[in-house]
Parts: sequence; C-alpha cells; structure tokens
Amino acid sequence: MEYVLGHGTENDFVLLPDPDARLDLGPAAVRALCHRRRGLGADGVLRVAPSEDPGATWFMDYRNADGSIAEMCGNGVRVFARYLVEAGLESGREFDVATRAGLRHVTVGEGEVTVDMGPARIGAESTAIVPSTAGPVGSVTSFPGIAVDVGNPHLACVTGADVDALDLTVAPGYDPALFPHGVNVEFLSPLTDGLATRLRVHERGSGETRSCGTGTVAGAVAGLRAAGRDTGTVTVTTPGGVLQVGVEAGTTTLTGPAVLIARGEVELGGSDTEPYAFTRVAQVARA
Ligand SMILES: N[C@@H](CCC[C@H](N)C(=O)O)C(=O)O
Repeated sequence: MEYVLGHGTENDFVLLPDPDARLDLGPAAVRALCHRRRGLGADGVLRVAPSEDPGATWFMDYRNADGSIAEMCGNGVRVFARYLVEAGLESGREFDVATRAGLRHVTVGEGEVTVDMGPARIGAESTAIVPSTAGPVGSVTSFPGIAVDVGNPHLACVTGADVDALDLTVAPGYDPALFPHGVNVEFLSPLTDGLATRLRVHERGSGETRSCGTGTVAGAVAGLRAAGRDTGTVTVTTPGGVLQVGVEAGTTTLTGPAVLIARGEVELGGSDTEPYAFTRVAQVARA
C-alpha cells in the first residue's frame, strides 16, 4: 500500500491513505512501521479514513508509536491537512477534520498550517517525577504541574530548572489516579515578557518527541496561568522547531510548519500474534 512520511516541527508520522476503510491496522503493524531501524521510523501513524461525522470528509485515525490509540494529535492533524490538500482530497484550504476528540477546523497555508484546537481544560495540580541529573544515582526530582485536557491528557510543568538538562529518556512518574489512561508530560520555562517559552515533552505511547502540538497548547495554557494570565499568543520553541499558540476565552489555536517528506509503497506482513516483518518497502519519491 501507499505511504507518505511527514512531520510538523520534527514530530513525524507515517500517513496511510485508506479511502475505502479496508485496512485492518493492528498495534504490531503500527509498531513495525514506526520502528526507527526496522521500519519507516515515526512518532505515530495517521490512517487517512473516510469520516463518519457528516461535518468532515476525512477522519484522522491516530496511533502512537507503541500501537496505542490516542484521542488527538495537534501536529498530526496539521500534517494530515497538508496531505489532504496536496493529494487533492480537499479542494479548498479551509475545512474540518474528524478526530476522536471531535471536529478540528484547519487552515492550510503555503508553509504553515493552523488548527483550531478547541478549549484547553485546566484540571488539578499534580507532580511529575524525573531522574535527578545532579543527585546520587537513583535519586529523583519532583516538578509541580497542572493537568490540562486538550482532547488528550497532559501534565504541564512550568519550571525555573534548565529544561534542556532534564533526563526524559524514561517516562516521568505521575499520579495514576489522576491520569488512569496515562499522560503526556511537558516541561517548560516560565513565559518571558514577550510570552515566549522553551518546552520539552515526553509523550504517552511515543517517548520523548521533538515536538507535540497538543503538548504545546497545554504548556502555553499552563505558562499563561503561571504568569497570572488567561489569554495571549505564546511562542513555543521545542527541540524540533517553533509553534505559535493562541489562547482566547474558550478556545485555542496552533500554528506551525507541516511538511510532507517522502512517499512510497509498503507491503504489510505478519500479524499481531507473530513477529512482524515487512515483505517489501519501496520509496518512490523524496521531496
Ligand atoms: N504528538 C501529538 C500527540 C500524540 C498523542 C499523544 N502521544 C497521546 O497519547 O495523547 C501532538 O502533536 O499533539
């Protein structure tokens, strides 16, 4: 079948066009596709499926690299929208995409794609725990944070610590009673006067990624709250690039680059009960 590779601020995805909804995509196939040595390599998979919601033509079926299903992906929906326009599956540059978190309105520009992300709901205060980089081996540091729901769950921690020095090679600890289905954890510096911040993220189901759209929105909302504000336009620098988040009363927007990198063909073999192997992978074009 055809595949397309794309990324938004280096949060990368395998897109699988499935216009007739014939593909039975199991977790083992997703893990194999996303594997960075044995597969195509990506943070997640975006199956392009017909929408059952009359408000949209296409449904973004998002899967994390470990094969788990998530409700929403902010960078993913921007890359998905870029693909729909470039593949001629949408004729205009403004339309809705169906996701498990509901419809998302996208505006596809030449370089950047904006998505209306809907409301970001602030929840309880909690803590994230990461290995200490300075203390004795095995010691940990606890970071205060706040739960933010952007369609999927986040724990956003605004910290004066050096965000770049944190050890995010293992999943941060969190309160499972507050996040029974797991959580994406962000660490960000306090907002500057110009409302800029630097953010790193450990994603549920994908590990540390170079960027996370929903995480960026959650971080911006938490950063504004820590600065005593409810609204504003926040510039978020992630390891993979820069995103703009608009936070208004009752809604948020996310803007940044969305790029298609390559396309090719892959034949999926194996099953969810046997070791997975590709029978053939052929890349036919690279942008
Ligand atoms: N990278 C995505 C978020 C993907 C889903 C997340 N890992 C989850 O499990 O909720 C983004 O750009 O928002």
